[in-house]
Amino acid sequence: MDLSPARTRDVDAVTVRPGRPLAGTVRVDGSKNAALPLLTAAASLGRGVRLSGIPASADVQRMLGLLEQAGYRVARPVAEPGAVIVTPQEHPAEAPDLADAARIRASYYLVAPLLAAYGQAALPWPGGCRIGDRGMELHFTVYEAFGDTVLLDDSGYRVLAADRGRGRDKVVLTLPFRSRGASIAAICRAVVAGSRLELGNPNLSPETTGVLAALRSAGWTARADSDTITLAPPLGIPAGTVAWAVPGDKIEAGTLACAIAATGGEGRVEGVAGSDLKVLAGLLDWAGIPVSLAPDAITVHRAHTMSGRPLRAVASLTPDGLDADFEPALMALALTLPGTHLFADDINPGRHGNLLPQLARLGAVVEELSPTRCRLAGPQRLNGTTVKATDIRTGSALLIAGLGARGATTVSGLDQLRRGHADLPAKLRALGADLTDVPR
Ligand SMILES: CC(=O)N[C@H]1[C@@H](OP(=O)(O)OP(=O)(O)OC[C@H]2O[C@@H](n3ccc(=O)[nH]c3=O)[C@H](O)[C@@H]2O)O[C@H](CO)[C@@H](O)[C@@H]1O
Ligand SMILES: C=C(OP(=O)(O)O)C(=O)O
Repeated sequence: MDLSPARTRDVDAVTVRPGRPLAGTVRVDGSKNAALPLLTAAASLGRGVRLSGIPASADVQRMLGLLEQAGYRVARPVAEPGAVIVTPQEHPAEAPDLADAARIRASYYLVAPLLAAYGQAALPWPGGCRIGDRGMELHFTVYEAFGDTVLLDDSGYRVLAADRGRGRDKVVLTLPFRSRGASIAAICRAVVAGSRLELGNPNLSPETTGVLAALRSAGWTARADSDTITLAPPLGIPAGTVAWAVPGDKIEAGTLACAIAATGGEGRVEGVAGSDLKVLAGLLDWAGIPVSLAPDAITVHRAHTMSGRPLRAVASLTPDGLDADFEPALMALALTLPGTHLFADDINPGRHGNLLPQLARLGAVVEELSPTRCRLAGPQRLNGTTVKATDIRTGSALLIAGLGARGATTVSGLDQLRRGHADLPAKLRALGADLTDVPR
């Protein structure tokens, strides 16, 4: 079953026209990047887990289909939209069809559930946003630390586990850099093995610590400090249903906050943990945009003076760093703010190569200091034209840019945007944006 809103599937492009400053209150959906690891962590547990807040974004819906192929039953209670119950199937398909795994980056999270169901995982190279040469070698180091064998070929990779995934009692491993994917891969692999894990130099983004918190509710002992994640299995299997909630999408909330600010508006974005937006809010504040954070919301207030300081948005994997996925929306916002603003994403080296040519089509002048660093002087007056969402965040940044451009900006390639957001245009409309669907 496809949970994506039927109305949006027939729409490939949206036309944005400038209008009044955005205002009002809007609620975000569950986070794609949090839902994907929570779903696969749930499958790795080997018992029924109920998850709520599953977003209708395409990548998450694809993951549900992949889990069904990979040996798990995914029940969707009709009375609770956005809820699923993931349980191991008694008789998993002999030859699972995992072709869709090539369409999403996070298909790498399926290794642990596949090892639990089959004792081996054979997957195509992952897809997702084309924002650079996105490696996997750290994941393989993780599996090898658990004693698994990893085989690679042109079309994909295989991970073979002895003893159906169980094995080492304790695995100690230090990552060379704080990869989110590899950190969560290690956590889920330990869950399948029922082993203790000591993971040095881990990723500590909310997506990772969210998986740890979820496992704690299933009886695991999980601790994280800036140097290490430690994990230990429950002494017995805790009774009762395990129920997890997917957190509200911090990137969707940050994108909407940037959109409100870019139009000089005032609005509240609800359903997101304010603590997930601390770094973004700090940057907005620095740039002269008053924001306040609540436990479950961010509010953007109207700036009374244009006395902000230049933005310096540097994507980072360090615990208090800026999540790379906020950067494109900040860049679109910076085009409306006075000062010379600097941007860097060394994590996703192809991101600027996607976004900058599209911004240039709108007349933006951005100086490329290197393929991953650029600076721009604002405010700039853009002129609407046709542009393309070549990845999720390029799509959302272009919608923001279109809100301030003269005339009509038509953003095509909405399938990319919908990989990460069920319906971002609807949320902008709820804040008063003038967006018109362009049918296929
Ligand atoms: C599904 C998901 O959550 N995707 C996010 C995840 O992607 P991604 O899976 O790329 O994130 P990681 O934190 O694991 O990787 C960070 C960087 O290291 C590279 N790398 C990673 C592992 C490896 O074995 N070898 C290697 O070279 C990646 O290609 C990437 O360039 O983090 C990115 C950076 O915060 C975000 O933009 C993505 O939205
Ligand atoms: C890069 C992203 O997604 P993925 O890693 O799934 O391609 C993103 O969410 O911006």
